[in-house]
Amino acid sequence: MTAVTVRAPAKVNLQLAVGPLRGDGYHDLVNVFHAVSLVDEVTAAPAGRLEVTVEAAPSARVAIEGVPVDGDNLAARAARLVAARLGVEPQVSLRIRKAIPVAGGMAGGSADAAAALVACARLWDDRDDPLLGRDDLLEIGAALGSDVPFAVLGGTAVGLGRGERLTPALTRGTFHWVFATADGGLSTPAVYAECDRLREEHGEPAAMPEVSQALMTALATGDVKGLGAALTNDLQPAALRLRPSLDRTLAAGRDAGAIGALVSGSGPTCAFLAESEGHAADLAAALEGAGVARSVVRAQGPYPGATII
Ligand SMILES: C[C@](O)(CO)[C@H](O)COP(=O)(O)OP(=O)(O)OC[C@H]1O[C@@H](n2ccc(N)nc2=O)[C@H](O)[C@@H]1O
Ligand SMILES: Nc1ncnc2c1ncn2[C@@H]1O[C@H](COP(=O)(O)OP(=O)(O)OP(=O)(O)O)[C@@H](O)[C@H]1O
Repeated sequence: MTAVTVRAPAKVNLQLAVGPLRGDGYHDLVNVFHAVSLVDEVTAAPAGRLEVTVEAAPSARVAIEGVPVDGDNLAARAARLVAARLGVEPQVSLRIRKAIPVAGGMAGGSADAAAALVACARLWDDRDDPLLGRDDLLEIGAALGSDVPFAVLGGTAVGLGRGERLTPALTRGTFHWVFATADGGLSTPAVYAECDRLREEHGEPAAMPEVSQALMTALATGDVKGLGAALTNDLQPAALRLRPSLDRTLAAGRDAGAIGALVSGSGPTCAFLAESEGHAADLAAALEGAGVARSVVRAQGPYPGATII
């Protein structure tokens, strides 16, 4: 095997309901993940040692500064875990082409980790019945980060626990999205901590979250308006507190007729749901014109998880 290239998707959280802080520092969640056609690519090739290179995909305006190019990169950590499970040396060159914003709330690092899991598993074991199956990769992914298993699975799925216990959700048709990226990222732990602080400040203790049935029905029936009305993100107030300018971005999308508007995960990327492909083009043009984003990107969901190309 000379080289394996894998594509893995960004996500938007359709419902992100944050429960109480657990003893291990994580929050129990109801996390409805939705993969979209904004993808990173990881190419794994044999090398004398573990090497990482990171570049922005030609079509994307991704700021890649701050992405580690050493063993700390999530893709490199994924490669080491796969190597350990297969009993081989992690001697691989990982070339990462990023189109997913960095620290943007769209799980870009998790996508790269998922892509590296799939790529290295194939590079080092290309038998028809490989030692590591999809369930093994989901399990290894959970050790790397709460969002990684979903980037392996893709589609639309309900995540419980810290988001790693996944059940695929029934969906119908394609949904059209517009994403407004921001200058500078937000730290995921900082946004969760701010969410806890705001709840304490307002005397609102966290309840155990429940899956939104309105959301599940809208997904199963392909009801765009129902989906727009059911979108929720408990981290949004915290992201807005840390990045007040996002209020203007969300308002610009709503004013331009978005069916739904919310912060994606821990932010600062904002996600807008459109009624159709044409509506998404209009919405993207309006957001570009409003000057409220670093870049404006269109994508469709659901999209497959990490896939060899
Ligand atoms: C915000 C989301 O992207 C929504 O999908 C995820 O919950 C975050 O997933 P992730 O980036 O893979 O996060 P991890 O690497 O697992 O955790 C980073 C940090 O986020 C916080 N964290 C994460 C997941 C979770 N259920 N509760 C948390 O409080 C913790 O402070 C943790 O130390
Ligand atoms: N392959 C990678 N791509 C991007 N960031 C990485 C990668 N590996 C490690 N990191 C580190 O992880 C941090 C968060 O990156 P990432 O792009 O995954 O954030 P995010 O999209 O907000 O994550 P999430 O939505 O899962 O909370 C980066 O600032 C960087 O330091």
